Amino acid sequence: MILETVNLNYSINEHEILKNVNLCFEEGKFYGILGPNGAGKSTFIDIISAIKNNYKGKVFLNGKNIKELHLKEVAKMISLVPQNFYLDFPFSIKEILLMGRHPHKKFLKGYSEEDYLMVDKIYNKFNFNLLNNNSVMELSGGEKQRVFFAKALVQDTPIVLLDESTSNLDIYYTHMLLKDMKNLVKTQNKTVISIFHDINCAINYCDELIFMKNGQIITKGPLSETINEDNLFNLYNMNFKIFKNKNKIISIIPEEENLYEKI
Ligand SMILES: Nc1ncnc2c1ncn2[C@@H]1O[C@H](COP(=O)(O)OP(=O)(O)OP(=O)(O)O)[C@@H](O)[C@H]1O
Repeated sequence: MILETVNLNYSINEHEILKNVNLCFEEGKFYGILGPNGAGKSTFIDIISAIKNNYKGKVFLNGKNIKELHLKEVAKMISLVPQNFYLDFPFSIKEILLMGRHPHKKFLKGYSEEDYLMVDKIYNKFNFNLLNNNSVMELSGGEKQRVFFAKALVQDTPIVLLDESTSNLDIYYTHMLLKDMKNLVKTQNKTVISIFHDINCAINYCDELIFMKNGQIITKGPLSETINEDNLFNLYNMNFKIFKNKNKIISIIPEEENLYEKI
């Protein structure tokens, strides 16, 4: 088990945002977190990536309490593609990618040849030469998102966290990047934990799903155990139709009557 949370609780003032979250993540699996707005999904991702540390409970990374690890150690293990990017300096794409190598840099030493090679490899793979290279600040939302995806790949960590990281991407890049992630999970035994709002995207790529609502885990497991009408209703408070082909779930759509009722 590469990552584990034990009795994770997180509150802001009186508001309980995460309640007793106990989860285990294994190597070589792609996990999807689904849940309504405000369920606590991003808060959970922020805690396991050591961005937030004022929580109750424990997070273990390879068996070590994350609070006892140096941030650089955590960054060698976990990369995060965030939901939003705040840039107040006109970094070039290559400069952003090179930041991904920072956790691997030796103390008081510059970047190594290997670091620059890694940056070039990913830069070329993503065809970033076709974009405006003056400043990442000038790129479109989706182009920026691709740069931060690429930075996570340059960071080359065993765990990759995606916080709705395809929200700005067109359908081509969404599938290309998620396919890439799935490939890393299968060939390099990486662990990907991704928040999804698009349930059909989640069922395409995930080995296991986690349903989160009101800061609690409703269910966790492979698609065969998590995807059913009752669990989906419980999660989103609406009816869904699940389409299967030879027992494999191929598509999930909301039931229309229920949508009209909601309006
Ligand atoms: N700084 C804050 N102060 C007060 N409440 C906060 C703060 N940050 C987050 N929250 C609340 O915590 C809850 C969980 O937020 P979080 O961003 O984790 O949800 P989410 O499941 O990722 O939602 P979404 O799908 O909308 O991105 C929300 O009700 C949010 O309003």
